[in-house]
Amino acid sequence: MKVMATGTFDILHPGHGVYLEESKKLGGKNAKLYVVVARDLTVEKRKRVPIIGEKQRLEVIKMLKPVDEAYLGNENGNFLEIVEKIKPDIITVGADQNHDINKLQNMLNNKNLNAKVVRIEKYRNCELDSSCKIIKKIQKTDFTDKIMDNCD
Ligand SMILES: Cc1cc2nc3c(=O)[nH]c(=O)nc-3n(C[C@H](O)[C@H](O)[C@H](O)COP(=O)(O)O)c2cc1C
Ligand SMILES: Nc1ncnc2c1ncn2[C@@H]1O[C@H](COP(=O)(O)OP(=O)(O)OP(=O)(O)O)[C@@H](O)[C@H]1O
Repeated sequence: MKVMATGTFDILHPGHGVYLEESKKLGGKNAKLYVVVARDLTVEKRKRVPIIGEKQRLEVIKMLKPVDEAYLGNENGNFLEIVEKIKPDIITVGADQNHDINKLQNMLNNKNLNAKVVRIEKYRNCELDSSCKIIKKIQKTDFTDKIMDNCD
């Protein structure tokens, strides 16, 4: 079964791994996991400026164990084009992802796309369980008396 997962994946943390692993599990024994990485423009419109650019975010996602294939999405706001290309059986939406799953399911049905939209409920709680928390921690850190000699 083909499972499609989506997200920004800006600064990676264990929550991203949990989401990708849980997504793949839904596809059963012969599951293939396809990941759509959000474009810089989309991220800027929907939440904030990404720290890591889209090409580098894609490169890292492709290296992760559960991931079989990964693509950058479209920049034009048409989220269904990439679904038409991948033709997934399942599309997963993460625990804290801001997508209305009923609305998304209706849009897919109206286009005769057969993917089933499933919310991944599992959320990994830890000190730095979102990219925003990592960014905020860096912003707050006083590096003045820290040895930074080996950081170029
Ligand atoms: C079915 C589906 C298709 C998507 N297709 C694209 C796309 O083509 N291009 C893109 O930039 N983002 C796409 N996204 C959105 C992003 O992957 C991401 O969800 C959005 O930028 C919000 O960021 P976040 O999920 O990391 O919070 C898609 C999301 C879904 C659920
Ligand atoms: N701690 C977490 N546990 C489980 N899933 C998570 C966790 N954090 C993010 N995800 C999921 O991973 C996918 C990609 O998330 P995203 O790149 O938006 O990460 P984020 O850390 O939430 O980013 P930001 O802090 O910038 O909003 C989404 O489906 C999201 O729901």
